[in-house]
Amino acid sequence: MPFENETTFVRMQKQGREAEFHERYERALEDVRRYFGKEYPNIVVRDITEERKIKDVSPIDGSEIATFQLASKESVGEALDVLNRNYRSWYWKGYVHRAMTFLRAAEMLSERKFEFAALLTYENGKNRTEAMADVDEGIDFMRYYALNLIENQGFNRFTGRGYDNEESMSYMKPYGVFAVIAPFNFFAITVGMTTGPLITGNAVVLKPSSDIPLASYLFVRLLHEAGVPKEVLAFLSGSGGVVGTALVEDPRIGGLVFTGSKDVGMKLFHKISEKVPKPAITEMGGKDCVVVTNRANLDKAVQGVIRAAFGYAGQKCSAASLVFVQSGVYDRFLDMLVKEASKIKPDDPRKKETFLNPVVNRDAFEKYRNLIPTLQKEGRVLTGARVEERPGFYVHPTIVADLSDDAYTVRNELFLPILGVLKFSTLEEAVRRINSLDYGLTGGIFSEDPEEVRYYFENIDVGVVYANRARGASTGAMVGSQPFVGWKLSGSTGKGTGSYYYLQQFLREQAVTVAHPEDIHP
Ligand SMILES: NC(=O)c1ccc[n+]([C@@H]2O[C@H](COP(=O)([O-])OP(=O)(O)OC[C@H]3O[C@@H](n4cnc5c(N)ncnc54)[C@H](O)[C@@H]3O)[C@@H](O)[C@H]2O)c1
Ligand SMILES: N[C@@H](CCC=O)C(=O)O
Repeated sequence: MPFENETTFVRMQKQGREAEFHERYERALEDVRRYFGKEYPNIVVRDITEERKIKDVSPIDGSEIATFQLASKESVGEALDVLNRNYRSWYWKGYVHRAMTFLRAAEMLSERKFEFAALLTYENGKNRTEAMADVDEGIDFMRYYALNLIENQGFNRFTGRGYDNEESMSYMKPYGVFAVIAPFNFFAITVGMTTGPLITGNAVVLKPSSDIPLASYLFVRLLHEAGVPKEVLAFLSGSGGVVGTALVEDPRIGGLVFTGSKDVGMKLFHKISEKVPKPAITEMGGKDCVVVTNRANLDKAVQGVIRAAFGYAGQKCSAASLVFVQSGVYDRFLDMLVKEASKIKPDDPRKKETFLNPVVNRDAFEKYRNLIPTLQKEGRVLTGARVEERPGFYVHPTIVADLSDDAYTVRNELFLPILGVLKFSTLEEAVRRINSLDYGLTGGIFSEDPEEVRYYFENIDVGVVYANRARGASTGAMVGSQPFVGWKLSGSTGKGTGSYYYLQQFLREQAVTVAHPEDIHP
């Protein structure tokens, strides 16, 4: 079975079924309301109700969607006990069984994709095409990893005969229990990070983002229905500080897979190996730069930058955060860019025509508002830098030009719809300045000169790079084709998600040798 990306919207559009896409999504917007106004438990085999609660709030209008539990240290302890007792029997079911379980789960998610997409719109504010692309990516992760595991026979290999009477195997075995700590911005990341350790025979405690607990909870229930035993998959919603810290400090934890900001990621990375070395896959932030040279097709560049900077309100780790523009086209490109950006208004993501959604929560909204004086001080604000005074968290796309390399706006990940513009003279200089940033996640170049593109690819210290990509200058990696990997402060492993190498990180090698009587191999 060859791997194929789900790409729901594009497929339905090509098949002339765009109207059906919109109808089904709009029906789902109504249908998922049946989940609202309820309280959901934590799950450690049984359902657990905790003393303290958290609220799931919609960025669309600030309304409460549901109530979740704030997990206690006792629940963390209970989860680690149960999961440690059970992960071996899950591993010994074999890689084919585990892969088939996840292929089944992928089918189940595919059947319910409109429901999950609509839920994401309510929970993290994605518009319909972004929300569906996110669910599609989750389905892709499960299928890609299942096929990767089968194709590589669980990564087990016969390693030969060191001596004539010996036979050896290299087995790839699980570490035990992985803590999965997930971000708000991609449901697919929760899916991928949960699938990686489980499909390789580990157990998982999932600590979801408090901004998308409902989609995460329903996903865990879906996995249980698909055949992942409850004894190897626990769900603990709660505060990152409490649950995350309790998990990584516990000697019973086997490893960590985290996606989120670099401050939290680096802290957990150090913490988990304080006493014993343990695998820590930490995917972290980005400060993603796009280069526009004098040889660029400016129409393509404007489209690619706008989509990458303001798609999902700049809340993708791959979002174009800075654009470096060569002096010969600087003024013209800026005029074109600002003209396009000024047409974009933030609005309710449930509406068909909405491109720019609200930011995810009040903290993000306040962060944007508090940044406005800094933007005005550090550069020339060409558009935006204003918020909407209405329920929900609506802010305008912002472009700030003429920034210097040491500006706060340039050196820090903002994770908001704010794009900084810098001028450069030579491509060598632009690449050097980009390489001086702490992060190295994604990036792009617009140039019709193959030599310039070659120079950029050969010299840029960034994990995921694109040339002339109007559909997203630095965003929109497809599982399988574009492994998603951060260099430098953007990631701790140098291996990508949706990549051939991803699963091996959840496994440790065991060399197993049987010695036969000497005369069996004369
Ligand atoms: N490199 C990638 O592939 C990638 C992908 C998506 C997002 N990101 C990054 O994620 C960030 C945005 O996501 P976010 O706002 O959810 O990130 P975040 O760091 O605030 O939170 C991530 C997770 O960590 C938990 N957490 C928070 N504080 C904690 C603590 N002290 N101890 C343990 N856990 C804690 C949170 O509850 C959440 O589940 C951005 O920096 C973005 O660039 C990176
Ligand atoms: N994989 C996504 C980004 C994920 C992080 O937020 C992209 O390629 O745009």
